[in-house]
Amino acid sequence: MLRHKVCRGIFGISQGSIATYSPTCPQLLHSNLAIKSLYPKRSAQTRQFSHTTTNKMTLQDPKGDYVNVASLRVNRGLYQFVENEVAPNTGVDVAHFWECLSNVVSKMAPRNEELLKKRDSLQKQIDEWHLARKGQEYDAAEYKQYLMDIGYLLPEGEAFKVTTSNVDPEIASIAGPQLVVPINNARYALNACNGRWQSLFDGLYGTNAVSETGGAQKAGGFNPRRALKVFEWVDNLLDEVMPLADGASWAQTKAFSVESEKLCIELTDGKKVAPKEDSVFAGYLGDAAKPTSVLIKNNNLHMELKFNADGAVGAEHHAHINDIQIESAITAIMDCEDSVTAVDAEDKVAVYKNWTGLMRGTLSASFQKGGKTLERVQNSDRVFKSPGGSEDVSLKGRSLLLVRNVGMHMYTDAVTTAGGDDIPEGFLDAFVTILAAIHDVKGNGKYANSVNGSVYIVKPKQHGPEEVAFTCELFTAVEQALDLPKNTVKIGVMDEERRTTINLYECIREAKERIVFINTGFLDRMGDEIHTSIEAGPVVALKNLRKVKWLPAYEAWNVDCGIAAGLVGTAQIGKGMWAAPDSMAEMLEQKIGHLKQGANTSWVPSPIAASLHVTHYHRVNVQETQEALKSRLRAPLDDILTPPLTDRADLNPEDVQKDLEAMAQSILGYVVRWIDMGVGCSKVPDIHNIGLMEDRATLRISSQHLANWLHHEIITKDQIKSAFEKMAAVVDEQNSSDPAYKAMVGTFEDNIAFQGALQLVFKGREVSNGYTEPVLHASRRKYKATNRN
Ligand SMILES: CC(=O)SCCNC(=O)CCNC(=O)[C@H](O)C(C)(C)COP(=O)(O)OP(=O)(O)OC[C@H]1O[C@@H](n2cnc3c(N)ncnc32)[C@H](O)[C@@H]1OP(=O)(O)O
Ligand SMILES: O=CC(=O)O
Ligand SMILES: [Mg+2]
Repeated sequence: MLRHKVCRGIFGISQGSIATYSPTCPQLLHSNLAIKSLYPKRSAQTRQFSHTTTNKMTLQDPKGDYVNVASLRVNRGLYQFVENEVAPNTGVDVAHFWECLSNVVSKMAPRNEELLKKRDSLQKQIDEWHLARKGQEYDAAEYKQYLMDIGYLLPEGEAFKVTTSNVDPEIASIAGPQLVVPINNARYALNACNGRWQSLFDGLYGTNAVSETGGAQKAGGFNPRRALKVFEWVDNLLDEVMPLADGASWAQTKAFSVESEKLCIELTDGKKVAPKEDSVFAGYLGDAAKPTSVLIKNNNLHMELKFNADGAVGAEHHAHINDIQIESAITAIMDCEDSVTAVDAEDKVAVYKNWTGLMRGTLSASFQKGGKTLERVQNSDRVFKSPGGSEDVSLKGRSLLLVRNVGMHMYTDAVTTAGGDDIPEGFLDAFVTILAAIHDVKGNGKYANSVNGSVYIVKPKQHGPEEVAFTCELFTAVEQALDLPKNTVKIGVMDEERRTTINLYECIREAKERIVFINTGFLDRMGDEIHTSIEAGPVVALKNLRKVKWLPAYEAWNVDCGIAAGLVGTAQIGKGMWAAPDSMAEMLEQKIGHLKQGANTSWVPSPIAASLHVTHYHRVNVQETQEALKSRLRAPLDDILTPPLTDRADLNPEDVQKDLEAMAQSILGYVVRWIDMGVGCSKVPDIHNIGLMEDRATLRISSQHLANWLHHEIITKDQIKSAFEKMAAVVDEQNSSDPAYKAMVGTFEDNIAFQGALQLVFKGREVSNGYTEPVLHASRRKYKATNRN
């Protein structure tokens, strides 16, 4: 095995990249361009791999084969993929496509670099301000003035409203869950697309949403007692959100029929009632006298009650409802960013392949489950009879798909300039993902994604209005190149960097013709918060991380800016991820808060979570909430600007050690799978064995947290190393049943993942904005290079 044999500098694919991380060259580290320089010109070393999976690498072309086209060098595998799988039937000539990308690179790449340099320069000035005031009381007014003076906090212009057009109803008028999925996993991506409809019974039965007390345990086959609890839960929900006339309860229902275009419900005592509101009844299937399905509707969201007295579940239900299919993931984000590992051309092709497959309706995934081979494809639409029985009611069977491109700080060698420089990866993402979406825009695909002919791109990690304007300029350039009408491409702006938050209204203005969402990506935002104020002092302990002043103010401010800019009725005001995929009871209790705060969508990690979270949108009328918030004063900026710091005396060593170990464990649990297996989003059991979703954003928080404590000498380097070694054993144990997993214990010095995890902390202060990609990408590339066989 070749593993661990290459150079000792843990990041090096080549000597060039080791130099980038040399501790003797810290100025290189604290540069957004460090990510770019991690990918040195390596035309002689670049390898092209097969595209079968991200984990299996077949060396196809040891010379690192590029096609020279326009003024670019395009990885041959990528070139062929675009030519053979993306471009056909789009009306776009391949040579023209690369020519246009080449022009955009020549014209816009220098500004991409300038914008990154500006991030570094502002950070440097903030660092200097804090250093100059070491030991002094924090002066909020002086700080704010300084941020204005250096152009970090910008003045706001006149009031305006967004004018985005051709927005699909899933975004403009249906409030509901937004699912996020790593696009490079076809099985999950298809599942997310089909997550539009889910079984509510399964969601409740299979999770902790319904307690196991009173003999209602999950284990050991179908449990009728548990089923009764599920029915009770659903009856209570329906009583609340779609009440029946005459004070009747859904718990009393016995049989359903359709009479004179209305739903007629027979109760257990023989009485007949209808829903209180006629509009609840939306359609049915089967005979009017004894439908097989009844479609009900509330707050623009549907549920299909499916009857079968002979079904295992239906036999137990008081009205023989065998299942309830609930409209769940109204939109889904296909993620090319923080939940995937895509470190080279091979990985990028895998990412683009799945998105193209979804846009063409050809994606399929075959996998083993429950001893069977299953084949998953996109679902068709659902068709019902109208209440009168004479017409069809057709409902989308799939979530509206958005695609998250990478941020501006990423560079790729999948395409380089003629001189061998890596190009901004976001440029490539925009060109390829939009080209693929033309299949949908032109109606070539098997299914319609956007019925209004829009392409939805989520842009992460932008810092302030200038960068948003830059992205919009990029989208305009792609539209022109691909002959798409102006503003076909819509933008979702992640509000996840501090400079975007505090200038959010101006960010929205820059995108006012194409914006379709703002979303509080509070995980990245927390990482950026810690990094930005690293010189100000030690950050609070873990238990207080969410109790800090800036966080609720940021959440409220985002809603306030969105409402003020006229997003209501046009775009989403979204809230962040529920990062505990197995804790559904807790999610049901807490995530309704997002709607009450004025959000019309919020992120969920799985289709099951979507099926439960959607019940919140049945309970809360978001339009009314947003209307009521229109008159509120904007949340205080001073609170948002307050750094999340604590007195070092408040950090007692025992608690610090516990936090250190908890963070070491989550970092290692995530990083080892990222580097060794190419898994970009993992469920990692925390110290209490609760599975938590970890992605690059949660990694950014933990690594920045520890980097801050190291910098302020709350913990030492040795202490960190010991904690990581101790926790490596825990992580090894947690993964011991996975045959593909390689243990870290016993290999610390040479283990790329282990060393990478440590460097995320040790270099956390220097790396621009606390991003994790430089270390992750270099480590993964090194792992791939050393484990190729
Ligand atoms: C800060 C941010 O940027 S957040 C955005 C990035 N994060 C994400 O995208 C989170 C996406 N979620 C996930 O990747 C996963 O849910 C994880 C990694 C958290 C957990 O994955 P697992 O441990 O495999 O989940 P688990 O075993 O509980 O469930 C697997 C089943 O759920 C499905 N599933 C889980 N997550 C998703 C998802 N996001 N989309 C679609 N299906 C999903 C799988 O398809 C699988 O079902 P199948 O066997 O029928 O195919
Ligand atoms: O992208 C989401 C986040 O929270 O970060
Ligand atoms: Mg993020």
